[in-house]
Amino acid sequence: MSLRDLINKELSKWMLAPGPESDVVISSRVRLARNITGIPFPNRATPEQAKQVYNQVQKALEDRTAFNLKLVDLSRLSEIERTAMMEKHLISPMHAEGGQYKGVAFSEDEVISVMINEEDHIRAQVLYPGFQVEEAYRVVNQLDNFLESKLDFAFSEKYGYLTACPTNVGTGMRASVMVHLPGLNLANRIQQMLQGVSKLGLTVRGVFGEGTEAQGNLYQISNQVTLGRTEEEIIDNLNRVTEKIIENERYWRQQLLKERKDDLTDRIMRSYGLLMYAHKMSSEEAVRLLSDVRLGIDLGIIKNVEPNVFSELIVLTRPGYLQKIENKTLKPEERDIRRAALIRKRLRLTQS
Ligand SMILES: Nc1ncnc2c1ncn2[C@@H]1O[C@H](COP(=O)(O)OP(=O)(O)OP(=O)(O)O)[C@@H](O)[C@H]1O
Repeated sequence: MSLRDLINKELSKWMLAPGPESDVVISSRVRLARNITGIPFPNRATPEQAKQVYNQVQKALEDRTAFNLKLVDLSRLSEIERTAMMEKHLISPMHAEGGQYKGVAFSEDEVISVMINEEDHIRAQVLYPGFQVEEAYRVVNQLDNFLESKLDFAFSEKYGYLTACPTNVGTGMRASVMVHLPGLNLANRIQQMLQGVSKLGLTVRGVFGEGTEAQGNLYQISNQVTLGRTEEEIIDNLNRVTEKIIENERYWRQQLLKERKDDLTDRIMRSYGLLMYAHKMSSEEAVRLLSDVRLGIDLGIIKNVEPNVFSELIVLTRPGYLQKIENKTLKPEERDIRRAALIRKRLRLTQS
């Protein structure tokens, strides 16, 4: 299979499409946490109760008039397949651990995914490329209405939707943007910005969500509070803060270009050179260098590479994905060699 075909087959279709403001915002996500009345939350449910949840959601999804979602039972997938699903953000790291009566249903373009028996009975998410939080919310809201017409969700007049973790009670909604902030980092402004963001009721997380580190200057920014605010207020706040972040990031990129153009160009071209010629590469190094190349593309310093290589390669070169492509378990050193080879090939593909 050619590399182009492999990319088209393996990556979510939404990832391959360009999105608004994508020089800073890589993707937008809105997810809802829902539980079925009368059945304990997953951490307290017996296997029989977990099965009931699975079966009820499976039955609801059989009606394909509104949403055509394909359900996969995670216990039928290998560890490599589950990890690869996590690496493209279709399921969370916790769900990727697998287990009985855990599933995920997703749309063909993988914009929509519904996790069954994760932290809550249902975690429904919509992912879009670029800055499109409102669009993601509109779709997840339609999905919620559809699910609610089939299932009886635990809801309190006083608190709103009831969830396994109190931090999600109320709307059960987390809206987030994944932002690429190399300019703020290079200008040593990142800490200041992150502190400002937390004061505005938002949380900053790493690329793979809760408890994960920021890599490659990528940060996930989401709402902290779900109680006492409407969905629209939460989205509005996230949108306003994200607009400010975009403005700041662009400002610092231009400042760097004005004040430290030679140093910046040297750094970007060295990273590009390593990616083009290295024989072995860890995923941590790859993400760091790819972030530099993406900045180089956005600033017009690198001209013949498509911006999309960044988001494509950070997924394809993760340990799970590399092993999925090769269809076998690889030792860390073997992975480093395959990773470097895949990156070289992808970057040359874009030049021709
Ligand atoms: N804007 C985004 N773009 C791409 N992926 C995202 C985005 N926001 C979150 N994700 C992915 O979704 C997964 C879950 O993220 P996270 O743990 O932050 O949220 P959650 O599980 O919905 O929330 P909670 O902590 O309340 O359980 C992670 O793999 C994360 O990378």
